[in-house]
Amino acid sequence: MQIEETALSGVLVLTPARFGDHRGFFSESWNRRTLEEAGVALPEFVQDNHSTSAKAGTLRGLHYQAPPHEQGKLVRCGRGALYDVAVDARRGSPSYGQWFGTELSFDNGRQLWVPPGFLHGFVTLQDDTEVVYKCTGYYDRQADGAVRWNSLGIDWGITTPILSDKDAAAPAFADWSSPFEFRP
Ligand SMILES: Cc1cn([C@H]2C[C@H](O)[C@@H](COP(=O)(O)OP(=O)(O)O[C@H]3O[C@@H](C)C(=O)[C@@H](O)[C@H]3O)O2)c(=O)[nH]c1=O
Repeated sequence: MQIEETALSGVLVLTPARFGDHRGFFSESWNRRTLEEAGVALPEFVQDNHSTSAKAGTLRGLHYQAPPHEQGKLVRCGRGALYDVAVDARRGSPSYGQWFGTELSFDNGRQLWVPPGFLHGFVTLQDDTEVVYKCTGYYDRQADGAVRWNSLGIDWGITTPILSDKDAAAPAFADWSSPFEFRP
């Protein structure tokens, strides 16, 4: 397991080991003990999500659930490739409004840990991309929210993505009042 810190404190890139042979590869995509032995203790996960996007250039985000339904997410790619983004939305944080993005693909096996208090979104880089992620909180329709994808200067590599109606109508970051507080 390779663990990389990022410019945003708490956001991690994890790359589990892969054991390849003539059949393909085997990998433990999630192992609490391995992470704890490496000094990373993540909250308990209670829900796994799986989405597929037919077309490259499909953008989902930037999403959050307001407290007390906030979610941390451990995101990976099951097929294809995506550019995955976390935004620090904790009011009072030294990195409030800053973002980190990285490519997650079936080939690179990378995972992104997006802690609670961060917005999350991704754009698919290939057709038929599958995204699989573990969440630390249950889905709550009332707590579900979105911030406009193009209101933070994120370099998505695309200017006219395929969006849901909800994401197209989301407020800009500057017009949005974050429900998250920074607790050092
Ligand atoms: C997120 C979610 C949605 N749904 C339902 C609601 C709706 O009818 C349908 C599609 O929901 P959405 O349009 O919100 O799906 P999507 O745009 O894929 O939303 C997801 O985007 C990524 C970036 C995230 O970080 C996730 O937490 C989630 O917000 O699925 C659930 O039943 N459970 C869930 O956990």
